[in-house]
Parts: sequence; C-alpha cells; structure tokens
Amino acid sequence: MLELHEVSKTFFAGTVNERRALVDLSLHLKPGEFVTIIGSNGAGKSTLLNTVAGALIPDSGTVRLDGQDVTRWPDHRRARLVGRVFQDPMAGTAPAMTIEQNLAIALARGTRRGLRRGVTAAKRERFRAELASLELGLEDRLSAAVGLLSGGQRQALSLLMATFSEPRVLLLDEHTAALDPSRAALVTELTEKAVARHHLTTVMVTHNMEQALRLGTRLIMMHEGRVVVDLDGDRKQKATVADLLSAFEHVKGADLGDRTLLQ
Ligand SMILES: Nc1ncnc2c1ncn2[C@@H]1O[C@H](COP(=O)(O)OP(=O)(O)OP(=O)(O)O)[C@@H](O)[C@H]1O
Repeated sequence: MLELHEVSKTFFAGTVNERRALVDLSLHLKPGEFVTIIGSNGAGKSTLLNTVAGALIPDSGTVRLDGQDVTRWPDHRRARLVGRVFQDPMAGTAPAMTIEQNLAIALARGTRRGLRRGVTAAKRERFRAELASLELGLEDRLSAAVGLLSGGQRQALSLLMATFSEPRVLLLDEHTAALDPSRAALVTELTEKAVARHHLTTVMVTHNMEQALRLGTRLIMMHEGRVVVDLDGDRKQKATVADLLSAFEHVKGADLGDRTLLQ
C-alpha cells in the first residue's frame, strides 16, 4: 500500500548547516496496517510524513502509494490518496468558512478545481450523519463558522475531513499533542474508530510512548533519519515503555529530548 524504498533527504547539503533528515529509509506498509512512530527530536519523523504527503520531494529513493510511483508528484496531485491531520487544530480547516463548506472542500479533494464543491441537499444529509458519529453535536451546527469551534472540536472535524473520502494512507502528525487530556482521549478514540471503519493504512507520529504502544499494529522508532526499532504483532503487544527506553539507550547518541512523554 505504502512503500518507501531507500528514501534520503538532506537539507542544506554541503554547508555547515547540513541536516540528513532521512537516510536510505525503507518502509513497507500493508493495506490496513497502522504504524505509530516515535523518535528523538530531529529524527526525521515529520520529514517522513512530508515525503509521503508530497510536501517534500526526496533527493533519492522512491515512494509508492497503492502501486503507483508518486515520488515526484506534488502534494496537490496526491491529495486524493493522502489524508493528513496536523498537531495544530488551526491547520486542517478554514476558520472563516462554515462546517459544511469545509466538509464540501474535503469531499472534493483531488477532484478538478471548482467542480463538486457546492453543498447539495444530499451532501448536507451525509455531512449531518458523519458529524453525528462524532457525538459532539456538530450535526446541528452546519452553518457555524469553524473558527468558533474549540480546539478539540476542530481536531475532530479535521480527522473527519481527512478520513471520510477514504484516502489510501492517513498521516497523523502528533494530532492530539496540542489538546488537553480529555480532548486528546476523545480524538484518539475517534481516530481508532475512523481507522477501523475505513480500514485505513495509517502512519501516526507521537511523542507519547504509551500511546505509541497502545495504538496501531506496528511501532517504529526513528533516530537520525533511520528506522532503529520495528515491532509488530506479538512483539509490539508485549512491549512496554521500559523496553522502548532500553531500546533508545542502545542507540548510539540517542536523546529522547524533553518532549517525549513516557505515559
Ligand atoms: N524545511 C527544513 N529545512 C531545513 N531543515 C529541516 C527542515 N525540515 C526538517 N529539517 C531538519 O531535518 C531534521 C529532521 O527534522 P524533522 O522535523 O523531520 O524531525 P522530527 O523527528 O519530526 O523532530 P521533532 O520530534 O523534533 O518534531 C532536523 O535536523 C531538522 O532540523
């Protein structure tokens, strides 16, 4: 479903500021696989997601999505294939537009500009039903400006917008990190439901080790642009925070950084 083969990306190559963000990184995800990614600061986690989304083109290597080589496709060309939710609740939605306008844009994602963005009665009914599944009462606020919603509500809406057109891969970039604990728990629960409902192939970056262990079917740890630990099946199920910490200790020079949460 998602195949990264020997992908490398270096910023400011050949200067004193050179940063090797991804180093010959290979990662193959089967359909429906849900991988959580942890790693030290600057390990390359966001660069990996940007490379899958097409926000960054790698220096070398290939990215294949659903069997197609998308390595050189710009992000707008991949929009239909990739859903993404960012850490910042403000990033995924247009605040001045209404809930239904935002949903209409998400539904039209990847189709030709200007086509099919209008809100018809049939679409409105679908939006109402989808919003009701969030259980936040948003189905009665279709005409409300998104800027009026709380951070948690906006993140739930962003998640819905990223998933309801069933992308081939869903990218979650620390999408619960900016929320208070109860809202983070709600968005996490909605994430699990959406992934299960649409059988989404998912890549989630998190600094929360407990979350990385509990969610998903596979866990990878990155360091200096490489995958240094890759656990799935029983090995992931049985792993503990202590195991992850000890794995980090065995990676030369690894520093968890001050943003990592152990539970
Ligand atoms: N647009 C950019 N321009 C220059 N350097 C960049 C850029 N994006 C990332 N880098 C560098 O590439 C390396 C990997 O960064 P990246 O943001 O992918 O790491 P990360 O694992 O997401 O880190 P964090 O957990 O701190 O968010 C870092 O050294 C970073 O400074």
